[in-house]
Amino acid sequence: MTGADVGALTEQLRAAGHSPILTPVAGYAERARVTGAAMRPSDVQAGDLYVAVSGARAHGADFIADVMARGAAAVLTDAAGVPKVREAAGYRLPVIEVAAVRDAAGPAAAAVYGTTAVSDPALFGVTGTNGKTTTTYFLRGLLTTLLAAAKRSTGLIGTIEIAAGAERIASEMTTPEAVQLHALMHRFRAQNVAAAAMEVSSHAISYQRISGLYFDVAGFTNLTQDHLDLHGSMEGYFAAKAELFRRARTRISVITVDDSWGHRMAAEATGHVVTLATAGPPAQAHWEVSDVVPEGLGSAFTLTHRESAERIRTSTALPGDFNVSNAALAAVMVLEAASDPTRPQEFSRADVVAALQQDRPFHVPVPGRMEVIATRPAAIVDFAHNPDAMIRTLDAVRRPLVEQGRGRLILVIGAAGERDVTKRPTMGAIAVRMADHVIISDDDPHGEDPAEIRASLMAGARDAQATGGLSTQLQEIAPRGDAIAAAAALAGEDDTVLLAGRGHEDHQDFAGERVEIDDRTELAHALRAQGFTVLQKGDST
Ligand SMILES: CC(=O)N[C@H]1[C@@H](OP(=O)(O)OP(=O)(O)OC[C@H]2O[C@@H](n3ccc(=O)[nH]c3=O)[C@H](O)[C@@H]2O)O[C@H](CO)[C@@H](O)[C@@H]1O[C@H](C)C(=O)N[C@@H](C)C(=O)N[C@H](CCC(=O)O)C(=O)O
Ligand SMILES: Nc1ncnc2c1ncn2[C@@H]1O[C@H](COP(=O)(O)OP(=O)(O)OP(=O)(O)O)[C@@H](O)[C@H]1O
Repeated sequence: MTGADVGALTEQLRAAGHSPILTPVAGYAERARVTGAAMRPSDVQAGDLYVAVSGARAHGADFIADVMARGAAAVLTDAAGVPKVREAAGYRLPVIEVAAVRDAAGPAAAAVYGTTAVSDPALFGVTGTNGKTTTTYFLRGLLTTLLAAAKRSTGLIGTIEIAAGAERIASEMTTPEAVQLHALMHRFRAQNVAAAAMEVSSHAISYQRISGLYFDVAGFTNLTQDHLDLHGSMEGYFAAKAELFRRARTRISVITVDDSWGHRMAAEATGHVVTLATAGPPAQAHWEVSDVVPEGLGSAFTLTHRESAERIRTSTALPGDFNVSNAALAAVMVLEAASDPTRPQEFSRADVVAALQQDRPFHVPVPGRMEVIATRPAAIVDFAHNPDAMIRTLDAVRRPLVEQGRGRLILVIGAAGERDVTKRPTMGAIAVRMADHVIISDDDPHGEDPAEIRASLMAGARDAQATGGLSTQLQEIAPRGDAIAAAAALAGEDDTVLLAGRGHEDHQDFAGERVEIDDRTELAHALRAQGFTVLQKGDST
């Protein structure tokens, strides 16, 4: 049963330090009951608290007529929103006014949906520039194995999908708004979900989407250039991520310390902090990865606990050393959760060790992440869309070519519009430095001119070619389907084709116009047209 009286909700916000003003002040307003909460007008259902924020595009209170028609029971908004509500609704609708609506939205939704400080389900959050989606899929793989015996389910919240056990819910953001997150926690409980893995984007932290949520364990993957349009600088980006690793929000922080940002994150995190070294310069970490050897397309590796010298051997089916890092992070997060005596989980530490060693929990497919479409030529679809991910992905796919001493790397790459423009020339430069044949094409231009985005990538690529004296073949081909067909036509059996940047996505957005295209089906089709054999879904894992 969800819900709260508006008066009680107001008191809870007061107790949380928000100085709310409830109008009208007397009579039915306090007794009015809200049974849900929504921030997007189209999500409002009868009885909901409508949370009206002031944003870059609009004020949520501009949509009050629609919200009333949908049966909203009360509104949470700021001083700018109150007159808009009054104009449309007079005094018929109770309004709670606060100074910072986004800050208050989480606690308000928590009260409505019954979220408590000891999270139910147990919550595993992952942040970092790259690896969030993959790590949450690995976490779900492991948690699902561990909870099967107790007949409990797992939850997942992230870029590709939201899942409550077997139920799938479409995902529109990496991390949804607070009202939806608290509603999801409630839904998870109703669906017998005992533990959930969740991606936490830096946007979510900056926009207070995780307010009112408490994490059993939060994991940090890495920090490299992206999203500078929002954060302004790497310092600002770091500061946003660091908010997750505070005692008040997270019980256990597991920080990958493969670079200096990781070390700094570990030093600044408060509460119980556990470090993990997976690569890079030797680090004195609590957990370390060693003995990485190829296993199928992926890798087997050993996790060693420095203090106890406990060694756990496990593996991942996904190619690339960075997927060893992602798998190790998922493993340590669950091992540490199982070792916390103050917060019992439904599985023991011994269960986790056994699952890691015997049940191959990191052999789950992750849609569009190093997804192998064919083996001769090797054809891979990946989501790398920033400089560091490109370097690591290109490094991983070119290694077998170097070892064989033959074959070329053919890359198709673009960049999304209305996102960090500074990374584009860098991405173009990386492409020509690391691939043999580069085709620059479109990603999601959103509202930008796609030709200008391609020009920015081409400029970086040409500069790098000129300064590096590189012989890389460089082409600009749009639309993306033509670029993919050209890449397949160029490929010989010993070559590797990598489509980077779009992963699982099934359509492009050109100024609001939706163009259906899925790199995986497009590449399979283009390869077949050239007479090559492609894998059936699931063959690669
Ligand atoms: C920069 C950013 O994250 N902005 C988000 C933020 O916008 P905002 O505060 O400026 O609000 P706004 O868009 O003006 O809307 C204000 C209110 O009016 C309503 N509105 C607004 C416009 C409209 O036409 N109709 C309408 O009803 C909105 O529902 C909202 O209630 O709040 C809005 C409401 O939830 C989000 O839609 C919006 O996401 C934008 C569109 C977005 O693209 N965000 C991306 C970048 C994002 O968050 N990405 C990260 C992942 C990043 C990554 O790792 O790659 C994510 O977690 O998804
Ligand atoms: N640990 C890692 N370090 C660097 N690059 C990685 C790592 N893990 C994955 N990548 C690269 O980044 C891409 C995106 O991976 P993934 O979707 O797991 O990350 P993400 O953080 O969820 O990204 P986004 O928030 O943009 O969806 C992968 O396709 C791969 O190229």
